[in-house]
Amino acid sequence: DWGYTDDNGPSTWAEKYPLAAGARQSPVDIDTSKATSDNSLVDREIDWSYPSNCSYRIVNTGYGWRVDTYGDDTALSGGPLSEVYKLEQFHCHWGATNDEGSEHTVDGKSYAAELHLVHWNSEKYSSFKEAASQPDGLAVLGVFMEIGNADNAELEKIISLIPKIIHKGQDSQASFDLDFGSLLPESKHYWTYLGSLTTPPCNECVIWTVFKEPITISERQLEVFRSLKSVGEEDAIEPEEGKLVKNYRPPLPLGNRVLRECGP
Ligand SMILES: NS(=O)(=O)c1ccc(NC(=O)NCCO)cc1
Ligand SMILES: [Zn+2]
Repeated sequence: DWGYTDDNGPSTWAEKYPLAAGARQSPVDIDTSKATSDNSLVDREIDWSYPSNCSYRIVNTGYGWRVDTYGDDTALSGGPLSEVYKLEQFHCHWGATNDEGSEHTVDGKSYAAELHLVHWNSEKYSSFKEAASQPDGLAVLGVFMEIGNADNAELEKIISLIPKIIHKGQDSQASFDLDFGSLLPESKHYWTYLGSLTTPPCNECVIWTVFKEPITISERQLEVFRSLKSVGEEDAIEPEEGKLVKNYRPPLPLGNRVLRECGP
């Protein structure tokens, strides 16, 4: 199966997942000199509403942790979006060391990790699965994470559950009050472009919005991410083997896509 090691990593994905070789792939390097500011984005401020208390399921997908939300009363609209999108899940990508880990890069700079909030166009399509096969089906918010001294209190609610899902396939049900607002940066300055899922099958169905301002996470919290395993409990392997120390796809060419920028 695909993964992030030398023999099943991003450079091999196109063999089994042909979309991975497409012209609208993600992530990309955000070349700030190529970004064009767009007044139509200014007039339609990006707007989100997430419930303060909700029940969630956190799962070890084998590629990282993912929190499945039951996106009933969630909504993302405005900015590059023409319809209202619902939050389906959120997850993170990280690296083995702090000088890599984000998927998008900014003028070649990587951040230590990147949070993805995955939404689907519930106004036009009847399911996430259907939306994931449409060019305007998904809207993903990307938030860079850099190492800071303090723990990120909101992320800590998720990180405290990770010891329960160390092995692939394990999940944990929890209802906690997550303040999504604090998982997003203060500044709404963002870049937006048309791209894809950054993991197989790499469908070209995502309207990407990547915030310029990073949020912070502590080294300890990032180490907890790296303690996840990509193999199931039944795979008898050495304790140090199978650790998910990195799960990011390096950038793909922007090609002739437009990169728009909005914000102060
Ligand atoms: N990294 S990413 O581009 O945000 C992404 C989001 C959703 C998926 N796939 C997904 O949610 N599939 C539905 C069941 O897992 C893959 C990659
Ligand atoms: Zn992602």
